[in-house]
Amino acid sequence: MPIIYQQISELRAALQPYRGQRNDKPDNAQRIALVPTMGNLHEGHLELVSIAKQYADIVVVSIFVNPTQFGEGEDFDSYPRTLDEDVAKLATVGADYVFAPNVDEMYPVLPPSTSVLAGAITNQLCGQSRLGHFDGVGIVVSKLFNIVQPDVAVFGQKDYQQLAIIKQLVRDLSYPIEIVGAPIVRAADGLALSSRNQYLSAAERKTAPVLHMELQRLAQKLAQQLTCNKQGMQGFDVLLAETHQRISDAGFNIDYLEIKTDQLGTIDTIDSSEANGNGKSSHLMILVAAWLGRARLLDNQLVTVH
Ligand SMILES: Nc1ncnc2c1ncn2[C@@H]1O[C@H](COP(=O)(O)OP(=O)(O)OP(=O)(O)O)[C@@H](O)[C@H]1O
Ligand SMILES: CC(C)(CO)[C@@H](O)C(=O)[O-]
Ligand code: BAL
Repeated sequence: MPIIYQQISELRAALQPYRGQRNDKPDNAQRIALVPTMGNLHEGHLELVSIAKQYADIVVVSIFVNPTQFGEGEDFDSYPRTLDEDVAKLATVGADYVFAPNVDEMYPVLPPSTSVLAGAITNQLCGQSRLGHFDGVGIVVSKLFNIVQPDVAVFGQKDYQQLAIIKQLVRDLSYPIEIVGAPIVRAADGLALSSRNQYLSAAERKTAPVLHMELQRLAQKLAQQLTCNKQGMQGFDVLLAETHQRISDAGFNIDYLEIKTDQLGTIDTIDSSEANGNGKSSHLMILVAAWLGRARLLDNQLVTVH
């Protein structure tokens, strides 16, 4: 079973022996991976741990429902907290340590007076519909990086914008941490696994895979257009509007549905030869957030040009 720590000082003391004389890179220094989560773990999270184990000797999983990334009226209070079950699941994939602090331990003063702004990339997509969300993610992830001081940290591509922001944060603040993005783990019917899927009623759960199906359909159409039509991105708006309608007709309330570059730039800043990767691979990403009942679902799909 993984060892659980709730205190920062205890976790730091437990990890210290693995670090060795890091600067001299002796043979006995062991690599540490961090997998940050908010708990209520599912197969998607466990896959992050399995990937982390490929990159490091010691895997620390943090479980913390971070108040600073929730907006007013969001589900901070009702977010599922299932620590015992989470720890049992983590034992099956060989996680070594669980860091499960309470709010006071992480935030002696709340709200914290320091903010780690992530720039223009935060003001779009989820950042536009959840104001302040990425400020909260930025501060908590910075704190976790400082507490654990991992060599590598693994984040899921389901939260694609979050992954892009963390990569930027690490670059901008010179954290000596390798950031690994893990592919989306899906249910058999294509729905991206997410703790919030449990907010779906039985009928909504049947509808939910439509999101992934529609993104795949749109990606195929965009790829066809890029392959056949030298006009490149002309007509993308029509395809996007059609997909928007189809998703809405299925019962979703769309927060955003956008086509971006894979770096989350606007697509009018790249030309069509870049968009189809000069015949190699596409640089386009479709991103969606949509409400189905009480659940806000995220998904994304890379546009692959064959
Ligand atoms: N289906 C998935 N595939 C890959 N990574 C995932 C998946 N679901 C979550 N993750 C990743 O797990 C990490 C922790 O996410 P979190 O604990 O918020 O889980 P979640 O299921 O996304 O929850 P929520 O429903 O609140 O969004 C993040 O890096 C996230 O991208
Ligand atoms: C990275 C994270 C654990 C920070 O609270 C959270 O945003 C999440 O679960 O994706
Ligand atoms: N995985 C996303 C965390 C959040 O929705 O706050």
